[in-house]
Amino acid sequence: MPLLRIGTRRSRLALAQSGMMQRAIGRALGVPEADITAEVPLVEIVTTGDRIQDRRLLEVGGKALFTKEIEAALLEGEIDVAVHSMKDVPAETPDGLVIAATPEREDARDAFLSTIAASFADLPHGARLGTASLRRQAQALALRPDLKVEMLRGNVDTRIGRLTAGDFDAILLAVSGLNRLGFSGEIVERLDADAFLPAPGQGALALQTRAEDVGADWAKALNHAETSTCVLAERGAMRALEGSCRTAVGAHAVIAGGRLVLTAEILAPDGSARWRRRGELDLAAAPDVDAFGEALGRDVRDAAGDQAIAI
Ligand SMILES: NCc1[nH]cc(CCC(=O)O)c1CC(=O)O
Repeated sequence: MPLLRIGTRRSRLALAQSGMMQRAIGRALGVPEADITAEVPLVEIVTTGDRIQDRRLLEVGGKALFTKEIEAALLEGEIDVAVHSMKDVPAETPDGLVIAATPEREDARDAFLSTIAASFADLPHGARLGTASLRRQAQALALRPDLKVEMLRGNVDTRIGRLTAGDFDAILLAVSGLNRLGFSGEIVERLDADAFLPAPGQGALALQTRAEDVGADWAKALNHAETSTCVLAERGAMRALEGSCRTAVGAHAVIAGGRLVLTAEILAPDGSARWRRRGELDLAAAPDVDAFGEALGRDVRDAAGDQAIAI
């Protein structure tokens, strides 16, 4: 019987991420390197989101399509920990499950990849930009309304393949995913996190367990306090902002000098309007970071009013 079974999606990115965590958890449990694959095995799980290729169905189903089956396997006891991209974990997780650890975040920024331009600003008038993200679409159009944004779905390899094949002049992807897959060399520009405010949790991983495992030593060893605090604030904002899947939402926090700075925004999908708030929180007094994030998210939502939600 293995010590701990790790559930993962089967995409190359998911396997790269869960492989990293498999080694880290194995070490934290004191398992010799040679025994890690036996003692801390990966269990591959196909999610509905992986099966459905139709974007419209994904929008109806929402984000849980990528996590539902994995969460069920945790609750059933078929696996003991799930490795998710934090960005893909819905605001509300099922009763009985917790995010036991948030490892140190990779680069949270978006990456610009192009076969024709040396930077996003250098794209020629009317260039074709591929992305599946409403947030990236809106942020790109806010700066460059002339661009033709087209839907680009599929895993990271597929998307880079479509750029190389000439289907697009440029595409946007997360820097973190490209780094983890060994594709850093494909990145033409790391986009400014202010203009391209990242998605809540982007670049971070979530180690999800059953609630009773929340204090496990391995989980404490893998948790990164600053990342965990930032992500808590971002996801608090996300909870308040998730009015509709037709809205573009960004939320990003950083910690400097003992203060957390959280920026959250909602955009019209065509980039023509943008509502943004920034708030600061002194961490010395052990504040409720989640509530702070939610309050900032509510401020953004109130500023946008019916306009953003109705789109
Ligand atoms: N929904 C796709 C997705 N979910 C997580 C990542 C990787 C980025 C991350 O670790 O946050 C990606 C790909 C992308 O946005 O380019």
